[in-house]
Amino acid sequence: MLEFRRVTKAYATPQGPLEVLAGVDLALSAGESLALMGESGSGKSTLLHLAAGLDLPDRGEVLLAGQAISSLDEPARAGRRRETLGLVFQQFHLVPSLSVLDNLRLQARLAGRERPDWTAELVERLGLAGLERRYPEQLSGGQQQRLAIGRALAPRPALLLADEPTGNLDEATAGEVLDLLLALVRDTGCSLLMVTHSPRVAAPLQRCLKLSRGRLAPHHPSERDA
Ligand SMILES: Nc1ncnc2c1ncn2[C@@H]1O[C@H](COP(=O)(O)OP(=O)(O)OP(=O)(O)O)[C@@H](O)[C@H]1O
Repeated sequence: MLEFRRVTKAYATPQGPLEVLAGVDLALSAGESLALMGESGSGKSTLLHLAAGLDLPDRGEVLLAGQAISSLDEPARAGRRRETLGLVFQQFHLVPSLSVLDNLRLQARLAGRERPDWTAELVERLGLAGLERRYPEQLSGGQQQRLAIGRALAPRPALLLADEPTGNLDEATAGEVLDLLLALVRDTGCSLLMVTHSPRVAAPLQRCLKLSRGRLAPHHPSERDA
């Protein structure tokens, strides 16, 4: 579903190039869930942006659903993103001028893959029934993130990329939102790559890798990570 082959990435800084990924290999299969941990600044968001084709590697290849997105131009990468990916970030990135229902439909419409029965099921499962005509600012933080998750999953993407999706929520709400996200991922059969600092968030996922000094290694999430 997602593959990194010897991916390197460095940023130019006033002190010279900062190497963030130093030949990263990664393979995520269809339906697999993977947590990506690592110290602040270790390059987790960089890796996620490369996976989404939002940024390009300096060397190596990123393959999404078997296709090397890193060798496509931006319009082609954007098309591939729409067809294959859902994205959820710590900030919800909802469209303030659109209603709850229109936010929920947005990605599916852009991808030409709106399914009214699935949209209706999402409204119920996200706990947004009765709130469809509200605007994002009229929702709680947990409701906004549930909406962002629903928007990402409405087109039934093959892969969900999530960057600290519960990082902005209090502990109880974070737990509920995470349970919902995992249940929807399981039921839709999509693959999941989730960046998190939290061992509790990483624990229910099938696999965990830690990024350190530009490389990935298998990791067992534990309270020592917190
Ligand atoms: N556009 C950029 N230009 C220069 N340096 C950058 C740029 N983006 C990120 N960096 C640096 O690259 C390193 C990795 O950043 P990244 O955001 O990927 O880390 P992270 O593991 O996601 O961090 P956090 O957990 O704090 O969000 C950091 O040292 C950061 O300062």
